[in-house]
Amino acid sequence: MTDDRSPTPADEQRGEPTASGDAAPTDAGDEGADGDSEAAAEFTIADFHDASQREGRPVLTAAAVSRALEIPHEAATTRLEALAERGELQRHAVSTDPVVWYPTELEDLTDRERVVVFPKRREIIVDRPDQFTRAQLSQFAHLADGNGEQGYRYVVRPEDIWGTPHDSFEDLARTMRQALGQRSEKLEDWVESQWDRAHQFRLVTHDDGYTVLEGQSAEIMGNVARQKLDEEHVHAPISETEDWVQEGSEAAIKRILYEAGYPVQDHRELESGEELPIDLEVSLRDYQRTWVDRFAEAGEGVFVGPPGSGKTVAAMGAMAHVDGETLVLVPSRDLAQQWADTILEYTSLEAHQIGQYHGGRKEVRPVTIATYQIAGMDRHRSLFDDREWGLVIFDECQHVPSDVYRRSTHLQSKHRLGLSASPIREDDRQTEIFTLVGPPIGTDWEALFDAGHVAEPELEIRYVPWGDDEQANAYGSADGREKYRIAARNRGKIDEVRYLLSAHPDAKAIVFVDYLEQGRELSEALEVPFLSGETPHHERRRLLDEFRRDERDLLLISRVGDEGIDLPTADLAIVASGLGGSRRQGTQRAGRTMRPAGGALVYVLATRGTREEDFARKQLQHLGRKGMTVREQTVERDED
Ligand SMILES: Nc1ncnc2c1ncn2[C@@H]1O[C@H](COP(=O)(O)OP(=O)(O)OP(=O)(O)O)[C@@H](O)[C@H]1O
Repeated sequence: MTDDRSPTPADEQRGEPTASGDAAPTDAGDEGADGDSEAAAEFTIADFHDASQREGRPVLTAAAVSRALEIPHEAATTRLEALAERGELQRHAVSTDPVVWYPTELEDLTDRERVVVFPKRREIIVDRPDQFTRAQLSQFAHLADGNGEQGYRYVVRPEDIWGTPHDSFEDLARTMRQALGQRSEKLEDWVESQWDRAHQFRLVTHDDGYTVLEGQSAEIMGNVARQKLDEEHVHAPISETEDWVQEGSEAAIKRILYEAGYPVQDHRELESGEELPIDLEVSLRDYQRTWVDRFAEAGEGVFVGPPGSGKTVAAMGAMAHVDGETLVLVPSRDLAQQWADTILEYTSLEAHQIGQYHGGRKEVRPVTIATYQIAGMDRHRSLFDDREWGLVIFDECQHVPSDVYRRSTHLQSKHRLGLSASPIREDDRQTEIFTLVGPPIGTDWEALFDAGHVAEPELEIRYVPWGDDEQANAYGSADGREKYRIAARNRGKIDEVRYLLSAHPDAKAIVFVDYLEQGRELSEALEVPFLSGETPHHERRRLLDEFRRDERDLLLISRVGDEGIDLPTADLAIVASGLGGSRRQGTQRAGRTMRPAGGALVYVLATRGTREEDFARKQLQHLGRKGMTVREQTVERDED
């Protein structure tokens, strides 16, 4: 990575970039065929690299450069010659063939990634980042857009800095320089200010056992903590920089200071609960090991990764680290059973040590799996205190209901682990998750796809015409929510589902619907059972088991199927409705197909010319930002 470049016009439009690595394309425009010498002088090795990147080869002819950079052939030749004169290019002439050109610096032949930093907007655009760069970037920035022609767009938010795994700002700065290939002073200054904010306060355990809130200085203590907190949270001050914390108000303190922009470092000695030796009987993947190490260091955190990436298995690693009695909270009964099975399969624990606590069973054992629903009920609150839990796991923690949140704030003295496939919420749950459970511990999704642990699905939005005029007219005269309902239940989608299923005759498919009526219509048309909230438990289980055992290749499922049910290795998902849903729902649904089997396809159906189109785009944009490819296709009425 060598050359200094001046900003291109595109850069100027975007802001004030600083560039590292090789140059971005210059405006190799279409001036006259004779290509003046000034233009030739401005032509740099970076332009040659661009051409070779576009052509997909390192060795180019003048014709190829002319094609790739859209300049006349003669101009290409002049420029190549000028570069060769400057010693940056070598030429090789083979008697009858055209001259070929290649860079003098052979290292430059390797695939280059370009990193452009926009410090003011705290954005980083990376062209073709490799896994290492992505892993480095994900430690202090998040991928905001992985789809555009502009390359990968990363944004650095305060929360990204607050949650970095580094021990010191110097370590973080080193990671940044490695990722960016240079030092961006402006960005580093801002990051340092955020780093400082996140290290102003910490909770520690006093020798006498109680919790103390420590501020970095008397000023910050006086100006922030003592302004925001009152006697409900802290007793009298111990010193200018220390307050004695009221037992049980740790979560509230963390939340208040987080909202004030000062996340609290939690350095208390956590309880490990009643001892329970747990050995892992599976070897963790590298990234799972990193998750567990980071959890072990902090005693808290949220594993964030796409469905199927191995969060549950990694959680067994966290259990083995704590070696204490564990309470697992899950969103549904099906998931409780799945957890029990996974624990048996992957750890040394035996069936009699594992209990389930929900509508069906009430067992409190050394490892107890309870549903959020029960955990939120007053009459079951003893669940939290019945045993000396050393670790509390919140599965699908973006769903911790508010009553469970309130009830479990006093669990702050235990180790806490959250699991989540989609931490982003339309509302502000991030703060709650961060303060109740802990900071996110994650891996760049694309790195997981690349490593082959999770298969990347292909996503396609299909714009489907109305099945009949009656519905189209009804849509025209309806308003508000009714419009969504009518568009969602467009009967044209039945034909489209049929068409897609017939186009993938060997695929195991799941069709999602949001409206029971539509589910029933599809069920009748496709002659498959419809799995909804009304389906009895044993029947649900039977259908899912048959699907799992390959005795059934099609499932039609309502919103109930989005979460809490493990639908393994579907290779085709069709979302027939449900676009009013959140990004989280989009992630979940696409996620159902992201099992290690590979080759998954997701189709989202939206009625043409209706608001569903926008919803589909918005919902899937989120997945696009995660680095997946989203295609769009307009369906003609006579397509099938
Ligand atoms: N270290 C490992 N070794 C072998 N198999 C693993 C490992 N980690 C995960 N798996 C397998 O990968 C699959 C997905 O793992 P897991 O259920 O932990 O993912 P998850 O992220 O919790 O998924 P979901 O979000 O859908 O609950 C499982 O079949 C599991 O057995």
